[in-house]
This record gives sequence, C-alpha cells and structure tokens, in this order.
Amino acid sequence: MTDLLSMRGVSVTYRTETGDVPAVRDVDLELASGEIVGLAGESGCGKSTLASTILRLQPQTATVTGEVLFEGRDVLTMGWGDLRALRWAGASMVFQGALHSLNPVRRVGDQIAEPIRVHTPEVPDEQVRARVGELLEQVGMPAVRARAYPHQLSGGQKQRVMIAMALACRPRLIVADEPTTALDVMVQAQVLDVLSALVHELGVGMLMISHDLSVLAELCDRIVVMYGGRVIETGPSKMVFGEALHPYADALSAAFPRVGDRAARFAPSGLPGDPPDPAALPPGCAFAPRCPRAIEDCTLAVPELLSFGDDRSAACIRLAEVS
Ligand SMILES: Nc1ncnc2c1ncn2[C@@H]1O[C@H](COP(=O)(O)OP(=O)(O)OP(=O)(O)O)[C@@H](O)[C@H]1O
Repeated sequence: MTDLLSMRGVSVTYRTETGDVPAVRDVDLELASGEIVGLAGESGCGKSTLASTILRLQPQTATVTGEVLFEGRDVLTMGWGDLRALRWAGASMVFQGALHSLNPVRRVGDQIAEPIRVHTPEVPDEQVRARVGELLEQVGMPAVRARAYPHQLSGGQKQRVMIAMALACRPRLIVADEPTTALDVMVQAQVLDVLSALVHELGVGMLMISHDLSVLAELCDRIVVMYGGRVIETGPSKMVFGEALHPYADALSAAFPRVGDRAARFAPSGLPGDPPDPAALPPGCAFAPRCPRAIEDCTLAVPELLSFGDDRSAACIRLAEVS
C-alpha cells in the first residue's frame, strides 16, 4: 500500500431512469507521492467516474463501494468537515472544462486566492497576494497577470491559471482530467511541461486522464488501462505502450499517435466494433467480442488481474501466449 492514494475494490454504479449503469467495477489503484499515473481507455470506460471518487465528487445518483484511502483515511466514509479540508488542501483537481470555469468578471488573482482564503482565513491579505504571485510564476506567468480578467488571457494562460489554483493550497495529490484537451498542440505541450515539472519539483502525486496516449506516454511513470469499467492492464508506461500484455492494451499501442495528433486520438484503429455499454457487458471478458485472440473460454468468466513480475499486471486468460 502506498502512502498517498490506495483505492481498493472500488465500484461505482449510477442509477438512471433506464436502469443501473455499473460504470466502475472492482478497481484497485495505487499512487505514491512524486509519481504520475495515467488512466487510459476509450470513452465511457469509467476513467472520470473513478477519478471523481478520490474527492467524492460523484453525483447523488452514484453508489460507491470499496475503499479510497488518501494518506490512510477513507475518503468514502469521512465526515464533511474532513472532506472539505481534503479538497484543495489534500487533493485538488484540474478539470477538462477548465477553460470555461473561470469567473469572467473576477480578476484571475482573486480566483487563485479564493481557496487559500477559504482554507487558511488567518493568513493576511498581503501574504495571500504574494503567494498568488508565486503560484503564477511557478506556472510560467508573470505575477502581474494576477490583475488580468480571464478574457485578457489566452487558452493556455487560462489553463495555467487553473493549475495555479489547483496548487494554491499545496495539495499532495493532483487529479488532472483531460487538462489539455481544448488546447492547441504547441500550447498543450507547454502546459504539460509545466505540470510535470511541478509534480516532480514539489513531489506531489498526479493522476492523469487523457484520451491522448502520446500525452500519457510522455508524462506518466505508470499506466492503468481500463476497459468496460475494469482495470485490464497496469505497468510502467514504457512497457504498457511498448510491450503490452493484454490484447486491448496491445491494440492501443499499435495505434499509437504522434504527440497531439488529434485525428489519431484514442480510437484504436484496426480494432473492430465499439466499446461496450457498461450496463450490458458481454459475459466473461468484456473485450472478448473485439479481441483477435478470443477463444470460447474467454466468455466463461471475468479474467482476474494477475501479476507479472513486481510491477505489471494484466487480466487475460491467454497471457501465456501473449507475454
Ligand atoms: N451521472 C451519470 N449518470 C449515469 N451514467 C453516467 C453518469 N456519468 C457517467 N455515466 C456513464 O458511466 C460510464 C463511464 O463514464 P465516464 O465518464 O466515467 O467514462 P470516461 O472513461 O471518463 O469517458 P470519457 O473519456 O468520454 O470522459 C459511461 O457509460 C457514462 O455514460
């Protein structure tokens, strides 16, 4: 078990008018301080749902079971006071839609200062302002930009502001859900550089979700690949993308795009069919209907996630042949 984040047997089911949607099924995930872990998988495989459990941000229609231990304490059962203290100060999130979540009529410096003021009301204004300037400089912007309004900033600068805000209360974990998706390729690369430099410099942990495999490969120490709500492979990033064990992860790396190549973004070319509907998974291995190596036995039971060496695991009954 790692010191920072340890998720055990996490399942999330949404209640909907048309029935239950089991979006995440029995997921284990470990993340240590200073480590960047990437969550990969096609749209709808449960990445955002899993990430939202870390800060208990899922909607009321969701039922979450299992354990989400943050520094040894279960986020799923902690009281509201502890949860409030955890958000921003323990763990913070950089969202996909961040570019539109800044308040257009407030200076960005005031918006970065807000979590600091809420979490540490005793800190005098002058120190808060100094901290905001320091944060802007950390993300590569001059401190004077604190006075700017969002419309005066470019998309990349706005995303830097969101990163500064996420860092404001010195969290030990950052959850980044598609943090650069809306940005141009060049700006995307710059923002990713800022993020990874900060994670390494400050020694915080980061869970990174991206459709873009090249982003994950470049940035992450370890990769967790999801399919149909389950983890199907984990391992060091170079190995998962270079010599995948699971046929699905293998199909992904075969379709490996160039950095920022949006046309090739996470749609494993050459893989027939669509990702499964989480409310109606096929029996046994959910990937079997699309898998070039599937045999009849694959449909009998959900394959267990088995360890391969110290740092890799995969869920496929045919691994003896694949590995
Ligand atoms: N609030 C909700 N109510 C019902 N179903 C939901 C809700 N949020 C997500 N889902 C469903 O849960 C499944 C997992 O969704 P999730 O957004 O976690 O996947 P994802 O891998 O992050 O996809 P994407 O990359 O498209 O964001 C999908 O089938 C989705 O339709």
